[in-house]
Amino acid sequence: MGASHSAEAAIIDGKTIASTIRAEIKGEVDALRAKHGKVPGLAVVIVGDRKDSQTYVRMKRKACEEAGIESFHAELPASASEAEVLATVRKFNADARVHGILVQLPLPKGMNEERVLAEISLEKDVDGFHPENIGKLAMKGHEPLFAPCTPKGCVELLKRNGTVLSGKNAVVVGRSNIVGMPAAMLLMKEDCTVTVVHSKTRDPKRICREADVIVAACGSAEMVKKDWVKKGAVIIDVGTNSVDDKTKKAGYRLVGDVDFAEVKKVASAITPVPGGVGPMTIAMLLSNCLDSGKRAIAKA
Ligand SMILES: Nc1nc(=O)c2c([nH]1)NC[C@@H]1CN(c3ccc(C(=O)N[C@@H](CCC(=O)O)C(=O)O)cc3)C=[N+]21
Repeated sequence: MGASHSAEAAIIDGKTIASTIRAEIKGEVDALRAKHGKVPGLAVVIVGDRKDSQTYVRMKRKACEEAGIESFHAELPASASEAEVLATVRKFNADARVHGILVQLPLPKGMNEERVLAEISLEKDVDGFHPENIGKLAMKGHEPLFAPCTPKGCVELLKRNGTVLSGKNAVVVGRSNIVGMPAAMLLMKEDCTVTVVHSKTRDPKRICREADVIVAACGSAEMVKKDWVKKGAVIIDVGTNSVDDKTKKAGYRLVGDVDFAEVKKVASAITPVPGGVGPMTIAMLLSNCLDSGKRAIAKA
């Protein structure tokens, strides 16, 4: 801890933090089972055979299993019609054992994602993508039933890292419905001064250099460079970009939206990819399922 020369950033270990959270969730699931003889259930709908989607879905199922959350699964071929997907969602809406429904995105081309997601009943929208949940996220005095998992995971990482958020300048890079925009809303709820930079922003580097906290969610490999980052800033990297790498067994490796090797020389703390936000997304999904299960089981 020599204060005289600058150390490299602390690595925020999302994998370990996520596994702590999953153990906490398992404890609560066990308590529900003991008290009510019921556990939360998550239904995952996957359409088509994208390899990355199958990997994520496999990880979600395994995480559910370990936490004692019952998992349901519907796999439809890429040729399935939108009507079939809607019917699958309705079936899970009506199933009392299911407390959360996740339709894995992206859906095959030609399918209307908005329409499919809008079919998920509000009480089971554990992804937090329903317009009413997003709307409440944006409003003072309102709490959504569910906050979207990835942004919630980012804030949880910051909190468990001990980063004080109130009054800090937070810059979110990217404005997607599922990460950038809701991340900005959540950070505002934590009393950050939030700026969102996006593809049309003039001089994003200048704006990022003012940030105490950067959430990088632009989907562009290693876009956030060392000279975008103020000394001592805390960096949350949401990116999962695969880049070809013949030296790897899989033929590719994952890199974030941040130039990790360089940025860690100036930041005070940074999340790695993999092992940062990704595992937290899954932990927050389980957390949302648990909350949903608790609400429904207490009512029953
Ligand atoms: N309805 C819906 N909800 C989602 O939450 C959703 C989705 N669709 N579509 C795709 C994205 C992506 N996503 C990830 C989840 C976990 C990791 C994760 O755990 N990644 C590991 C590495 C995994 C690997 O090695 O491939 C890590 O970062 O350490 C990454 C990405 C959820 N998504």
